[in-house]
Amino acid sequence: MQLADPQLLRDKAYINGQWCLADSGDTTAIYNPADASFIGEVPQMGAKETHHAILVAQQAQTSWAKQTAKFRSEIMLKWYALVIQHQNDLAHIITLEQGKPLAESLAEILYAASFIQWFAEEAKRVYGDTIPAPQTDVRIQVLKQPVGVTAAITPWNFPAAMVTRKLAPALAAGCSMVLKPAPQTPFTALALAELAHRAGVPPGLLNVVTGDAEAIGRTLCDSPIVKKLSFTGSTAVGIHLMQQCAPTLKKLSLELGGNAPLIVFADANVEEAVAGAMLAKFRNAGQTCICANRIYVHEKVYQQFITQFAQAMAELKVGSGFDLSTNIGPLINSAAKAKMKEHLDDAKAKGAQIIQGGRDHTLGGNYFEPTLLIDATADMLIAQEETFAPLAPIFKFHHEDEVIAAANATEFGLAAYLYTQNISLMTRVTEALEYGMVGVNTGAISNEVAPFGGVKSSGLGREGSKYGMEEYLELKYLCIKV
Ligand SMILES: NC(=O)C1=CN([C@@H]2O[C@H](COP(=O)(O)OP(=O)(O)OC[C@H]3O[C@@H](n4cnc5c(N)ncnc54)[C@H](OP(=O)(O)O)[C@@H]3O)[C@@H](O)[C@H]2O)C=CC1
Ligand SMILES: O=C(O)CCCC(=O)O
Repeated sequence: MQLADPQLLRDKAYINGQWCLADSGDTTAIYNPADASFIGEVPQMGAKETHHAILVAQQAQTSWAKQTAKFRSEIMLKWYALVIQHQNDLAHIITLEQGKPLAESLAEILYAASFIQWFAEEAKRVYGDTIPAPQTDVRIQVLKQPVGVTAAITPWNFPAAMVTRKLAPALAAGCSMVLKPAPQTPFTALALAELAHRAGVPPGLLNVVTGDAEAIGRTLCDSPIVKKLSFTGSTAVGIHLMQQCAPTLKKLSLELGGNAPLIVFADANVEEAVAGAMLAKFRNAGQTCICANRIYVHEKVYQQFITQFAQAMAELKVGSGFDLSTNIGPLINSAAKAKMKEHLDDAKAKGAQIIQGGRDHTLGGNYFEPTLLIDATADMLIAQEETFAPLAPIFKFHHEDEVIAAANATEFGLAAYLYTQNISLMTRVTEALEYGMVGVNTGAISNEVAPFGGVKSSGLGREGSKYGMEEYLELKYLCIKV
């Protein structure tokens, strides 16, 4: 792959403004999920290098926090401009290491950049408060101050956007960060660090440590210097990290697993519901925590929806993300493919019918055919767990109460979607759904200005929006006797 700017493909970690090897010299090889070809190597770092990164982050944070918000904002806007300028190279790096189609990688870069721009603007609007006091001789003020040194552990499914959704509010608020990117997709994070460096982000403020997840994660969690951890990934790892953070009482943001229901009511515009379901199901080959995992369709429009959904699915082209006609790339690894097969086999054994797909793709490797199942039921694994793959199960329902109960019958509570033209029904159902985000007559809900996050086992805290900034700020109350 030829990048316009080959310097963006960095193969060292980034600590204190320098590109570093692991102390041991050990490296990990990174492979392309589409064809298992070798991309490059990154340092296999551990506790020692992470501890060093925390110390330099502490030093850098002190001076960064003392700068004006305008100063921080201007550096961030330079970084934003560089990301936009290099969007094609960055998108190529995502497709190379993550597999998603190039158009989706480009969309992710613009989405990632939007967090940098948004939080650069928000930096200047971190207002405190003045509260009328209960006594005449007292004045009450509330300051908002940066939490200090922060840490982030990011996943492979959005290797750019999950970095900037955490890093941009941290920098804007006056915090520093030690970031551990997913082992499958370190090169995107390193390229973003290269551009931050060029934009003038001071040494030590952003550190990218690649390597041993358990050792790096434990060091970040155990450190009393690190005041906040933000993690996106599975619920199991989120709980583990929360336990590790308990002794140092860190602030936490956890964006964890989902099991999104998409409900199509009898009065829905079926054509629009099909388009929304295609988007919500097949973005990133189904590897998104807000992907529609369960599609509930009212009996009156069940057949019509299935016919139109199958027609839309027949248009999907599976292949390399670099082929511009591809809509569905490979899954991230063989474990992801094995999980899809397990869910499919379980559903078939329990009575679901395959309408489309259902087989290994002829391309082999990590590719699988986008699959449509009907007659799905609540006892199937696909109803209970996040499949994280291009498997669309359709459940038939008859009544509003029944579908609300089914949609909520999961430990997860991240995103839900519904299609109806009836405003009263929409109001009742959105209020009853136990989810952090609800899309109404749309399958696309993600943007930088809205609070992204979940309830129940889907996590804690919100990212993006003005609420995302609060996660990197502490309140300090001043009681002034006059
Ligand atoms: N909410 C979301 O966006 C995501 C949800 N998932 C869900 O999780 C499932 C499994 O995917 P997977 O990638 O294994 O997700 P994980 O939650 O296992 O991994 C996510 C990140 O956490 C790291 N990690 C794992 N263990 C630790 C630890 N003890 N300390 C610190 N960091 C750790 C991983 O590194 P390493 O790989 O080196 O262990 C990776 O960078 C998916 O099928 C999906 O259901 C996955 C990714 C994103
Ligand atoms: O947690 C994820 O799966 C990444 C976020 C996707 C999005 O922001 O739409």
